[in-house]
Amino acid sequence: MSDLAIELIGITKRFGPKVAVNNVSFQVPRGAVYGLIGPNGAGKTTTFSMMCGYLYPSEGSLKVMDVDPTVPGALKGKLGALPQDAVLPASWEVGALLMYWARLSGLESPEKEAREALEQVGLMEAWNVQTQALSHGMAKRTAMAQALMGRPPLVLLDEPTAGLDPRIAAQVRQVIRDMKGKQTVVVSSHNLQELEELCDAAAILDKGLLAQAGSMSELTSQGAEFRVQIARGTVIPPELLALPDVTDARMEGEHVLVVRFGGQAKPEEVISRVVAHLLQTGVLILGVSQGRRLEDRVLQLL
Ligand SMILES: Nc1ncnc2c1ncn2[C@@H]1O[C@H](COP(=O)(O)OP(=O)(O)OP(=O)(O)O)[C@@H](O)[C@H]1O
Repeated sequence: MSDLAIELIGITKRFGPKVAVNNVSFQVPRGAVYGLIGPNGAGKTTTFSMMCGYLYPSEGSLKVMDVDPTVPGALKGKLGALPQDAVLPASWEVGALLMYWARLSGLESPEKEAREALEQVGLMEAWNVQTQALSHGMAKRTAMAQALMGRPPLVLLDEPTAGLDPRIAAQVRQVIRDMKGKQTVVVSSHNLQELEELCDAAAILDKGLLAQAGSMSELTSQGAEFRVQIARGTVIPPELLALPDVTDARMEGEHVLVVRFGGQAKPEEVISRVVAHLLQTGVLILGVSQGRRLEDRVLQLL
């Protein structure tokens, strides 16, 4: 069994003349929560659909849980998927619909699986509710329950928190956090703060091309830069450049000092040195944060 849950090598997907995904390669380790990031039309849903076997790549090689997803039935029992804008069939009660899906997936105890998954997404009260009577958020959670039933080793969630109120979105994030290490989860979202908090690693797509893929600490430069929020006093960046391991120091606006440092240096040592220097020169500090926000990196790339 490979250490990778998903491996894309040079994947391209064309719709006629439109190239939706263009020569994309990245790997998702088993047990990781992996983010798929990109603006509207970047190719996230197309990539998801190929991982699920709903769409076939035009070129390249794709392995999902050690199998070729284009082989019918190859992913049965291995994958749960929440498609974007999943539409539930009308006139079904939620419980009956989930049990039906559980039976289709070959799960041994359909009712138990359906109840457990509905409980996981906090929607037990909807067991007897007809699908057309569900609010948008309830329908989304029903579709997510379908993806979670049977605790498949790989779960693909296309915008699982879009349109959910903050309390329910937090609950869905907790469900994802709980799967970490036990199941592999790939999640797409436009909420970059959410992905930064949840994901071990991510791929950033733009206009079908891979802009960057890597661990969250690589994407946010955790080991290469930090920011100091200045309350009062004058920072003289060239003085900081004289400190060991500091490779760059500059002000970002009036109150934020950005310091970059060499690859081998220990972040805590460089941070302590810079802070000590600032305090000695009469600068007062409000806070220090390691790395940059994922949002800043994405905006820089796109
Ligand atoms: N079936 C299709 N036929 C033609 N073009 C398509 C098809 N599906 C997707 N596309 C195009 O491929 C590109 C990528 O679309 P995709 O839905 O994968 O983007 P996305 O990153 O999921 O966007 P969003 O964040 O808006 O959901 C877009 O330009 C889209 O118009």
